[in-house]
Amino acid sequence: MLKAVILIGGPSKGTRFRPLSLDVPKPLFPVAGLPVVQHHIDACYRLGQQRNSIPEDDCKSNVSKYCVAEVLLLGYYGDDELADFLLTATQSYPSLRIRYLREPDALGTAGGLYHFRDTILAPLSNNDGSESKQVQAFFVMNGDVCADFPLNEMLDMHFNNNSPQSQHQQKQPVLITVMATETTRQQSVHYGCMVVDKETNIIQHYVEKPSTFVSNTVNCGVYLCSPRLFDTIADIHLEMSNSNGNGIQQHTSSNKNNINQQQQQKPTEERVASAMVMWMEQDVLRRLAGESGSGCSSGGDGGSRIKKDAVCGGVALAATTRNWWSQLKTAGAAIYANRHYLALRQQRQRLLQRKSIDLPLPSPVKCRLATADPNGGYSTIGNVYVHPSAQVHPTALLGPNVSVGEGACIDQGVRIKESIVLQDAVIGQHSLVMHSIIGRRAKVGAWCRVEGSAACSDPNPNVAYAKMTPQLPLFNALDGRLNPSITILGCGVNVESEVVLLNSIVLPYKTLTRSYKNEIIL
Ligand SMILES: Nc1nc2c(ncn2[C@@H]2O[C@H](COP(=O)(O)OP(=O)(O)O[C@H]3O[C@H](CO)[C@@H](O)[C@H](O)[C@@H]3O)[C@@H](O)[C@H]2O)c(=O)[nH]1
Repeated sequence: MLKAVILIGGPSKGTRFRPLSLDVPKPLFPVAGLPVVQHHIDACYRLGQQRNSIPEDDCKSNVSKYCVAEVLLLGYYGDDELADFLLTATQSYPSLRIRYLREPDALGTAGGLYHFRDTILAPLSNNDGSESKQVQAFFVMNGDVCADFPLNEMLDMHFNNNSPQSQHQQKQPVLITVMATETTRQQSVHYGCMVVDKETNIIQHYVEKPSTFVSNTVNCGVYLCSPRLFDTIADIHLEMSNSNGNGIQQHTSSNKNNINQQQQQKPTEERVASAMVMWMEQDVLRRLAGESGSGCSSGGDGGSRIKKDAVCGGVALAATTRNWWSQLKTAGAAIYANRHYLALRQQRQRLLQRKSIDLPLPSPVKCRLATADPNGGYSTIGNVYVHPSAQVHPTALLGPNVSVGEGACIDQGVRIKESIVLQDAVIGQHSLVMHSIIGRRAKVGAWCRVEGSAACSDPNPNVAYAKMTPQLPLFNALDGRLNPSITILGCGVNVESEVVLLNSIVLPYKTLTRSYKNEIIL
């Protein structure tokens, strides 16, 4: 049985995503018609369906070898902020158990995992009440990445690690398999960089966001972890506790198990007190890198707070993919992800049709792509998603790469391309919307032009396999204006008729009565 943990962070995260993250938590921002993290859940759901062709209802009870049975969202948002989403997701994927684990505070990308280790490793009960199998492995996925997740490939590498190792090296268990991709030298320094042995796929060296070039193989923020990884994290926790001088006794390998047991037996309140900020990248991966029997070298980035002198008991592998992958840090990146998720869905639908496979899909995944209606409905170009409750006038033309959210209203003669129109937004007659995101309940009057550019600081939607390119400053130093970017209308913005809005960001609830170019309207 597998589980998946999605790291969704909390309200202090997602600042570059403003103003879109002001009224909806970034992990729930809709891309190609689904909240960002639902694409992760969808990938986990499909894994079970594809690998084992298990009927949807049997997935949990069968506890098949590679079936994800539970998805845990891990973050520090208030419970209320996720309640509606959890309800909808649970209804959409009845075979998956989906829960939210709230960290007492921001514990970092590994601190929260360690804090909730018992829950993550807990077996699930079968429908008949009997305990199911143990957790064989669990995925950890950064909630702010978008991708054609290669979960099958990661499983194959993790469990069938048959790659040859050098004569001097003993085969060691795989503790973690990291999804990796190739970038340019320039891009690489914005990510976790890994030096990987091409024969064995073992990560030999790891540096998080290095100041100079290390490698163009980068960490995609998606991991497949063995339960034993928690032993390594326990070591790190202990070392950090010691170096913080909080009185926990010095760790030796002989007392490691005792300490783990003591930690497990502690009442919840005490464990909350011992919760500690730890990072998967700087603390865990960096320590594991080089654990291929050649000993742990000290590395050169100087950024880790942990010495790499302990035996980690296993190796870290890199599963390098050529699949599409990108981060969702800025609003511009949402336009890019929208394009790729729409294309991916189209590709999957075609494949299923060709193979005449009737895969049981959860309700929101069905019937998502709009097509031109020959009986006088609206026209589309390329991939377009329109929520069934949205109203689109028959004379409107949408696409390519457009998503229209629930209850949105698109009036006659409207043209929209490369854009996301959110829930209950209204686009008035004969207006043009291009490279833009129209916020929830925003209103664009008649004969308006709302246009952004496929900016150079965001992944260019026209470039395949584009990653985040180095950021341009928000403002041009010469004239103080906003550098070209997509146009964003915040929630409840009202644009009066005949206004032209170019490369601008409008904060929520503003009313625009005149035209703007390259400005942030506060
Ligand atoms: N639960 C929880 N989640 C967190 C916390 N801090 C961050 N996260 C979540 O963890 C993910 C990554 O966190 P960032 O701190 O934003 O890291 P990053 O700059 O995106 O870099 C990471 O991802 C890159 C790939 O996208 C990697 O290349 C890089 O090495 C690193 O893993 C995000 O989804 C974020 O919401 C925390 O305290 N608690």
